[in-house]
Amino acid sequence: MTDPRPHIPRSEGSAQMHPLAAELTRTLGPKKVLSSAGERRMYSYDAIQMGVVPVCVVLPESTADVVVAVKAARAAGIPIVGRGAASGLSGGAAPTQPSLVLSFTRMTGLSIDPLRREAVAQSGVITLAVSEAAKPHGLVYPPDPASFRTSTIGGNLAENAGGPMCFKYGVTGDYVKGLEFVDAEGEVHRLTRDAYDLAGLLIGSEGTLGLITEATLRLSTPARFTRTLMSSFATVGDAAEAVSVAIAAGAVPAKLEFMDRACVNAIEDYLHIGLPREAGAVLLVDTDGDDLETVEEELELVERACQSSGGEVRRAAGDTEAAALWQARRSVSPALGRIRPQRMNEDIVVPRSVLSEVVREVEALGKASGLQLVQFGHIGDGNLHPNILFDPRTESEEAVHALAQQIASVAIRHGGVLSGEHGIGSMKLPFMREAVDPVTLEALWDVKRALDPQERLNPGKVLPPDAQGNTHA
Ligand SMILES: O=C(O)CC[C@@H](O)C(=O)O
Ligand SMILES: [Zn+2]
Repeated sequence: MTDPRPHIPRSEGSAQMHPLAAELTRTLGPKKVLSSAGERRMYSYDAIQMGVVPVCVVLPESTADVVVAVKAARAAGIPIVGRGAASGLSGGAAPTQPSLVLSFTRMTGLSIDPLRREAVAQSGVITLAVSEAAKPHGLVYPPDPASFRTSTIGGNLAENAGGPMCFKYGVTGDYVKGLEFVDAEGEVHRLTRDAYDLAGLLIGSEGTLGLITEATLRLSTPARFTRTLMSSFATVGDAAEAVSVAIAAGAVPAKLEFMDRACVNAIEDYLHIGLPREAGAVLLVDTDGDDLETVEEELELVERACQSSGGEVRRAAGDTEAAALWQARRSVSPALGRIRPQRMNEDIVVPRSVLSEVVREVEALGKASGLQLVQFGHIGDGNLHPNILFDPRTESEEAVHALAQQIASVAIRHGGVLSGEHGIGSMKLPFMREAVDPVTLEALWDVKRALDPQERLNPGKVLPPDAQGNTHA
């Protein structure tokens, strides 16, 4: 089998200053433009994928700076790639062509309006900073991607990031009341969620339809009480079964996370906090609410569901233990990074009715491949992150991509989709033709053409080229 990944040429980029960099240095000033080869190389990858070194990097400090940069790139015929903290996991921020990269990390304006219960955040605001700013007003911003200490609101909107809270509280897009974006022509738009909900279209569009510069985010009141449990199971299927039983019985946990044995052991090797190494899989659950009795009743409901699937349940003794368990869950990515030099991760979403079949099938595929496979994810939402860990010096990348393809096919066959929160980027492009029917794909290309006819915004992402390898620009 040939390697199905899109070919991204490895290029160090020219050492000379590109004319676009020279022009933007003149118009925006040298402090906002990075043009040396070393600096540019730092902006050629995201957390998982190497891309092409950009011709120039701009660090805009305002929407007006974005407009200047977009208009200059447009006139020069150079593609534009937006970037937040680059903690993404699908190659979304890694350019596929020599591009202008706009890194939003200096656009950190943030204000809270307690009366409207909303935050207005520029794209470069760190996700956790929104909740921290909301806290003194008794408010909270629930979306909690694992990387929330480093990821940015702009990146979260571009990927429609979720996190452990997604089952009960929803994902980023559920909290967006409006947004500002700069289109491919350099025009500024301010959108609300009515009319054709163009804001909804921009959310999760991975920088391919416009560059989001600011968002108005809905805040909510934090629950007064939270209870946490961990349950260990003999097999991944048993753990998934317990999830279905709990939800069918009416439980709506605030967090409902799944980790298989390899995942638990990776965290344990990293943090040494006493996770059950022998378990085939583990569920980590929070129930929350404003009435303690109801919160505890819901925890009991989940506990019974776990026990009915053979789970051994341990309740967190208090806030400190609960915080340690959740810190452990947040540490999955760095823990996996210590095992093998590379990983290929997936972000499939499957209907809850097939969870146990899917985790069993994925596990069997991993075993048959001889590669190291780890499963974890936001199982309450049906969103799973199978990760293939490998060493390209000793293991075949073709085998890795064959396994990734098989896992994607399992999700599709069970009525699922390729991405819950990481986006398609360039990494999942090879699976798009199987996941999306040709008529729908053509409709998606129509949308892309309408907003970006020259295909200048983050080219080579989300939509696969046609069978002849042509894009639709
Ligand atoms: O590293 C991954 O595959 C997933 C990262 C993140 O989405 C998580 O849920 O921890
Ligand atoms: Zn996740």
